[in-house]
Amino acid sequence: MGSSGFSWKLDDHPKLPKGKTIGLIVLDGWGEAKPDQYNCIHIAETPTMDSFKKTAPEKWRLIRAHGKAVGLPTEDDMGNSEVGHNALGAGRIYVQGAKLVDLALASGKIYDGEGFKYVQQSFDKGTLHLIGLLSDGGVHSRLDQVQLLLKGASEHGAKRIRVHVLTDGRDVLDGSSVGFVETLEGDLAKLREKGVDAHIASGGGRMYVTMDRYENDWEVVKRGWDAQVLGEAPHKFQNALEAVKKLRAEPKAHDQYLPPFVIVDGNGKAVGPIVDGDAVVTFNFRADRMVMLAKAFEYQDFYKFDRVRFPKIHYAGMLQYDGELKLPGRYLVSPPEMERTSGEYLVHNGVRTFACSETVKFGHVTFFWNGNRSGYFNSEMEEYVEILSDSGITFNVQPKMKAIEIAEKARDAILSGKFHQVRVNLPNSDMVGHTGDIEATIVACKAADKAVKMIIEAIEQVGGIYVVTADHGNAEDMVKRNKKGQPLLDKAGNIQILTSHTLQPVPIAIGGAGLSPGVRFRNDVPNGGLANVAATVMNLHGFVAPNDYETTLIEVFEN
Ligand SMILES: O=C(O)[C@H](O)COP(=O)(O)O
Ligand SMILES: [Mn+2]
Ligand SMILES: [Mn+2]
Repeated sequence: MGSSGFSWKLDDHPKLPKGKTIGLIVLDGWGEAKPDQYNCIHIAETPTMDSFKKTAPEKWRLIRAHGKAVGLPTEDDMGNSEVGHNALGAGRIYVQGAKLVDLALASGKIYDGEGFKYVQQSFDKGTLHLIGLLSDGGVHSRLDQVQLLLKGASEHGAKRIRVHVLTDGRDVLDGSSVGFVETLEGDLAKLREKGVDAHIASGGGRMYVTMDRYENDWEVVKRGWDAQVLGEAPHKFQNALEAVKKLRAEPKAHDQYLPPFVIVDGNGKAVGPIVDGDAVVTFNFRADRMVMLAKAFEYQDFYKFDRVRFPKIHYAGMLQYDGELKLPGRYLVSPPEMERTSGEYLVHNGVRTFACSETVKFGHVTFFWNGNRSGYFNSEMEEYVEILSDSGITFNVQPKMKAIEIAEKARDAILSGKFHQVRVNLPNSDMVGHTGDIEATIVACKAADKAVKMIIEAIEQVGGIYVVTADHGNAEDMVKRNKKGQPLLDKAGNIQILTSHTLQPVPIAIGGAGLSPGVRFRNDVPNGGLANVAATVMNLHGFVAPNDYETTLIEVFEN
């Protein structure tokens, strides 16, 4: 112990050895649900994942991956990658962005903070622009928070407000964008009655406009920039509701992929481009799909696309999206401060780590895993490898994605003998599940299972240990259900496809030639969740987890 009483040194586990190679596999969007025709994991051939439960049931269990178990406001909140990987890596349950924003809005403290005061400086002469995902999905943003912010901002001096909406259909049902825009229009009309000049200024589908992540495709951000900042888009409408309805009427249109549009006045002039002296707030609380836009707004030197104009604005994020890069510099609510994550402890205790995924999930097993922190803790002890994702496609077109490439990298890292922990995220069941394409999602689940097999075979070859789990559900249920669990039909009698995550628990399996005999899941942690995994993995590396970590899921049974 140092003089402060704190030490990075972890105690030795009394029974478990050090030095084993652990393959830590996170299947993205792989939950456990009743077997039926909408459960793609059940329908797909997944012999490896099936074998865990069948052959070693004492080393397989379910853990909670939604709601309060991952720091979300209520038990009705589905899990997501950010909170899931945070919990997996940090080993504790942090109150997450969604809840922190709720609290700041409810207490009114949001308006006393430096971030709001900064944007408020523009209210006298400039326009307040709000940009973000318009839905009640609760993964990246929430409509009720936007409504409160609109009201609060106008009460705190905003006289001219423009909202730039991104339609969802990914965390919520496809087609729901129309209702959300209607609700927002109603709120803006009420503000106008009070003398606030408030309108929707632009829009587009989240996956095609603005909300790219991990720099997979800057064109997505550019399309948003052109509409939001420059007031230019291929589609022009005088009214946002009409825009969304018309664009949705196109063949194969989906909320998440709607093309960009701007709202124009009677003379065809955009009603709300962003200009010098304006204020901008990006109202998503989640980081991954807002940090690229934050860079475009903040970086003086910026070469990812031609911004044409770089307006001098007062910009704040709902939260700070990257604590290391300090992006954005101003924010309305402070993000959860995650510290002493398992990754940081393990490098201090000599555990060499390799982490890998493809671009669309790369930050999940690095940035989110490490408590929303970019980069290495110790570059001599860690290696993070990103495999480039395909860009410009929806992943139902390529449901196998880069699963095999990820597994090959993991296999090579395991066989190299250089690492004690080889951690991957396999994105297929989630990324393809979000497209709502059932056939493709079945192919995706099969591909992920094959990748698991490859990694496990390498682990067996080196006498290591595997831990296979998931961050939340998705592909195990592809239909919206009523309270009784029956599929819901739309007006035309078709089933309502569920593109979002679920409230389902996820499996965790442990095994491998290196697993000490007698290791099994305890039965006194019935409510175990993702946050219990870190202590479990630390044990398997031969250490006892810090006292304030959620308890381990395993015990060593001796006859
Ligand atoms: O950003 C997304 O793709 C979805 O809103 C949530 O999916 P994820 O939490 O699995 O990334
Ligand atoms: Mn995920
Ligand atoms: Mn997802």
